[in-house]
Amino acid sequence: MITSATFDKADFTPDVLICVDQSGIIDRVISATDSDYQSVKQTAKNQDILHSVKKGSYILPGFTDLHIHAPQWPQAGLALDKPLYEWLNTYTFPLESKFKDLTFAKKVYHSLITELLANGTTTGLFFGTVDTESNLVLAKICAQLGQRAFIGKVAMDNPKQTPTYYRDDSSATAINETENFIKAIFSLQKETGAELTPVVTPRFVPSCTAETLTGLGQLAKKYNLPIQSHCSESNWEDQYALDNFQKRDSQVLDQFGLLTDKAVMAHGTKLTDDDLNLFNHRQTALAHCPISNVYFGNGIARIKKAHHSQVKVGLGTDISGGFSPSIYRNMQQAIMSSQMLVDLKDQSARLTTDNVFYLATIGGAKALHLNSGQIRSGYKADLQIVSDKYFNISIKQPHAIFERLIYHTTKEDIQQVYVSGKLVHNKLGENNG
Ligand SMILES: O=c1[nH]c(=O)c2nc[nH]c2[nH]1
Repeated sequence: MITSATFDKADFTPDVLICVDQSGIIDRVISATDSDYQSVKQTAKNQDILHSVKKGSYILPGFTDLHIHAPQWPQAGLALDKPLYEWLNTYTFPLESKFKDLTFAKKVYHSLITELLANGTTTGLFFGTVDTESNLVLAKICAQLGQRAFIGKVAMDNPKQTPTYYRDDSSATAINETENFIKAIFSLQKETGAELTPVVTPRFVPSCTAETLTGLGQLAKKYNLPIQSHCSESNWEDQYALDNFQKRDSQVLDQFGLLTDKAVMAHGTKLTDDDLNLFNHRQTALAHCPISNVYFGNGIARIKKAHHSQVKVGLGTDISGGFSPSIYRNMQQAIMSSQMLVDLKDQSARLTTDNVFYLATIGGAKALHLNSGQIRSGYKADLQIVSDKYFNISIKQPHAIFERLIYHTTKEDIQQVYVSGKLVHNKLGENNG
């Protein structure tokens, strides 16, 4: 198995038993040198509860995707040659407005969640749409398919920055509908036992009025909930805050109580050292979306710098500013983009495979205050079993295997995925589950 130990180091352990209890928590990780390895293995075999992994396959923690716009899944990979403002208004808002049709919503969300699980994503932090009912459809599908989900009703009511056909019709509506959604998710949680959490979700500063930002900050405090939004994603967004509030984007969010230790802000390509210090003081996390940033970011987020400024950082696909639902694909891009910063003369910016694996597992879990992302006793049994497709021809030294998995794993190589010990994706058939 491979699990991240620190930002700089992944641990590789051959021949382990991962014992999962009835509630889906890892009870023990027993290595081959432990005295009861053989007896525990034999007992599990006798009880027919031993799941074995074939030679050339490895157990990794499931990934956390810290930034997904669920309703944008049907346009993943489309119109990415347009700038953000035009992409939002011409393509994205019209698509998101279609989710009032709940039959359409069901079809899209079923496809998306199946795809995320198949790609090894065990926890997702989702933006829904403005429409509460369609967000509940998303929550029910996550419950049904076993995806751990943090979901937000998107609040956007600024008539100057949002179209009439797709906005909350007033600040009161944005706030009341957010509260209704929070209560509905609490009920659904109780009813199904699913791991669902409502998230306070101002789309971004430009799309919300000051009244709405104030009300949402208060709601997050009242219910002690996570918050998600975008911060300093692009030149345009960064400048909007300066022009309209005479403050940095991060300071505007902070002024409304939206930078908390439970907040996750996407992108941050334009964050200054002072912004990063503010994130650190508030213990706000950053969702790094490296593929999306290539298209809309007007720059590369300084992830090494953020980490060394003690800002919590995880990875996001940003469907559909990013085209790929795979966190593997985003780990690869995070490394490649950081290398461009190195080439632009910041020698300390380079991210390694160990670094991005940390972001995808421990980083994401810390951002959401979850005891997940590691294969250790006391952590949720979020696991993916991955086969090394070049095992027969390649170097078998542990770190080489690890790097190969990070660079070459696609959905086809992910055999099984478990969320809290429950099998949620299985390519191996009934008898091997
Ligand atoms: O990449 C992005 N995708 C979005 O949907 C969005 N909305 C505001 N800002 C955004 N950025």
